[in-house]
Order: sequence, then structure tokens, then C-alpha cells
Amino acid sequence: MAKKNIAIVGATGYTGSELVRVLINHPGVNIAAITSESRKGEKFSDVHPQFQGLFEPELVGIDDISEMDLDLVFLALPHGVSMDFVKANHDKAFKIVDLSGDFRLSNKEVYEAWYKKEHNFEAGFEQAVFGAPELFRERIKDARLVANPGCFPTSSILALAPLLKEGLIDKSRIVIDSKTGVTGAGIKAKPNTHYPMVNDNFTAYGIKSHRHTIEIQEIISKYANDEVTVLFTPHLLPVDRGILSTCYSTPVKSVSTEELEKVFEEYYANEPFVRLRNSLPSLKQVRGTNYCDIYVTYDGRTNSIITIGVIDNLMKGAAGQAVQNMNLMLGLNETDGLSIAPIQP
Ligand SMILES: NC(=O)C1=CN([C@@H]2O[C@H](COP(=O)(O)OP(=O)(O)OC[C@H]3O[C@@H](n4cnc5c(N)ncnc54)[C@H](OP(=O)(O)O)[C@@H]3O)[C@@H](O)[C@H]2O)C=CC1
Ligand SMILES: CC(=O)N[C@@H](CCC(=O)OP(=O)(O)O)C(=O)O
Repeated sequence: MAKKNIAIVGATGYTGSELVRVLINHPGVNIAAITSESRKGEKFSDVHPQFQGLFEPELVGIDDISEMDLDLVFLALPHGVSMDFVKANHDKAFKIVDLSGDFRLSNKEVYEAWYKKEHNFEAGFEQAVFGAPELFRERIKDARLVANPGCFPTSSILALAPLLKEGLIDKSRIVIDSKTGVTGAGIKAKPNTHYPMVNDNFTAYGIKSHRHTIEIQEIISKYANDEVTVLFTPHLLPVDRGILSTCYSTPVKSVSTEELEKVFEEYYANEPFVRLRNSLPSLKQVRGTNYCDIYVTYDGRTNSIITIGVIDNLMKGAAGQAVQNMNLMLGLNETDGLSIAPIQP
């Protein structure tokens, strides 16, 4: 079969380079173009020297790809920027996987309330499919626009989905406590991600208002076909990549750890990128991979179910999941390019 032609928009960012790391070893696709506005005309390996000898094309401008013969375009752009490209190109022959949050929510009003930003392409909300393969695989296969999930939502939705599907927990109060590495904030240094602020430090942020609260809540409500209320707090860890989300919920019937493990085993039996762990998972066990490792247990003393979801924010939380979605959208094997072992230690 001829290789599919894809383009990556936003070469200088973390997820742009992570897409390249995965796709240069993908058997079914050719990176036909990679764009940058800030470093246009330079070589990709000038921007990311670790790719010297591996991938050295010249970076083109975003306008150069609109008329190219492409099968799919990845948007590795900030939210608020992706929507312009989607608006201008939604009727082109190529499919789009948008890594930003611009089309993940239900509608323009909800977006504007949580992102504090105007949205300029309302029709995109109707067209977009939320790119969580474990929940919406069949819809992703037919989608022209996939909204790739946020990193915190990926780790927590996968840790909660079986409990919701089986109607095992109280939907009125789910607490999600997440920790992330600093690459989640993108490549440009900000005061809160500057080395002295992050190193040897630990802090919560986005309390009561982080935009992933509504993303998680909307998706799991849709999935459970009922209203779910989520309390979500992210924290910044002094590590470069990885997310660990600990989710607390209350059972609505009598459960045991063994029963819960069985529910999760059955639910994820055929999922290539979900691994159920019988010991506590950690960031390094998924580093550089597309895995989501999950641990589930019941605490009788507090009558709580505790589930832990761990991912690499740049992989299952962004570029890896985007490639998984691309594989589904282009009719390739879902795991192509993604059979990567973790870097440990
Ligand atoms: N980092 C992560 O862990 C995750 C990120 N995401 C999402 O994926 C998207 C990309 O993330 P990430 O790679 O980390 O982001 P970065 O900030 O690292 O990179 C974004 C890139 O977008 C390009 N760009 C084009 N127009 C603009 C503009 N107006 N302002 C700023 N940058 C612009 C820039 O590249 P150039 O100059 O080359 O055009 C920039 O390097 C974001 O929407 C992010 O929220 C989602 C899940 C996880
Ligand atoms: C450390 C850090 O700042 N992380 C980011 C996560 C961003 C992300 O990946 O999500 P979106 O694609 O939805 O922007 C944050 O909390 O905003």
C-alpha cells in the first residue's frame, strides 16, 4: 500500500517534535511537510538538534500546505490558533487531528466560558469527534476532524470510564487530583515554569477553574449518559514529562478490590494501550510510550474507590494518541508506529 502523506503544523513546539519522533518510524506514512512560522526556511534539525541525521527537512509556512495533496494534517498549535486553520481548511480533502482544546467541548458558549476566549468557528464543534479511541473508536474511524483529548482528561477519563459504564459510582462527586510534568505547559518559558520556580518545588494551580475540569466532566457525562460532577485540581511536578491522576469516587453498591479489578480487566481486555497494574504505577513506567497504566482499589475504611491513571503527557496525552487517532482515521493498524518500550530508569 502506498504511504499516506501527512503534514505537521507547529514544528518548534514539544508536541510537534514528539509527532516527528513517532512518525519517522511509522511504516504507513510520509511526513510530506512540517511548518513553522517563527523558524520558516530553517531545517527541522536546526530547531531540534537531536534530529540531526534523522530528519532534516526545511520548515515551510502554514499557507504552503493548504493546496498540497495530503491525507491528514496534525495541528500542534496553541488553542485559539488551531481554530483559524480549521475554519479555513475544514472543507479540504485532508483530515485533521487538532491537538489543541479548540474543538473538544460541546459548543461555543461552553468554550468561551472556560477558555475566556472568543471562538470563531462554531460549526467545528458539530464536526469534531473527541479522540479517545477507547471510548469513541468507531466514530473516530469516520471523522474528518478529531479533537485530540487534553493530557489530564486522558489519564482521568480512562481511570473512570469502566466505573461509569457499569454504574458503580456516585456521579454527583468525583475528585481528581493530578500531577504533571512541565512539558505540559509548552516550549515557551513562563514565570511559573521557569527553572527556579519548578526545581525543588511543588504547587497546585488552576484550582476550581482549570479548563480540563469541563472537558473531563462533559466527556464522562456523555459517556455515562447522565450528569456527572467533577472536582479537578492539577499540580506541577519538578519533572519534564508524565502525568499521574488519582481519582476518588464513592461506590453505589457493595464492591471489593477483586471485583473492581475484574471489571477493569474485562473492559480493557482488547485495548492495546491500556495496561492494568497490580502494583502502584509510576511516571517512568510509561515514559516515551503511548500507554496509560491504571491501578484500581477499594478502601473499605472510607468507602472509596481509588483509581490511578498514569500517562506520558506528550505521548498518550498528545502526540501518541494523535497518531493512534490518525491510524484509525486512515485505515491503518491502530498500533502502527506506537510499539515503543518505556525509557527506564
Ligand atoms: N505539551 C503537552 O503535554 C500537551 C499539549 N497539548 C496541546 O497541543 C498543542 C501544542 O502543544 P505544545 O507543542 O506543547 O505547544 P508549544 O507551545 O510547545 O508549541 C506550539 C507551537 O505552535 C506554533 N504557533 C503558531 N502560531 C502560534 C501563536 N500565535 N502563538 C504561539 N505559538 C504558535 C509555534 O510553532 P512555530 O513558531 O514553529 O509555528 C509553537 O512552537 C497545544 O494546544 C497544547 O495545549 C495537548 C496535550 C498535551
Ligand atoms: C503544566 C501545564 O501547564 N499543563 C497544561 C496542560 C496543557 C495541555 O496539554 O492541555 P491542553 O491541550 O488542553 O492545553 C495546563 O495545565 O494548562
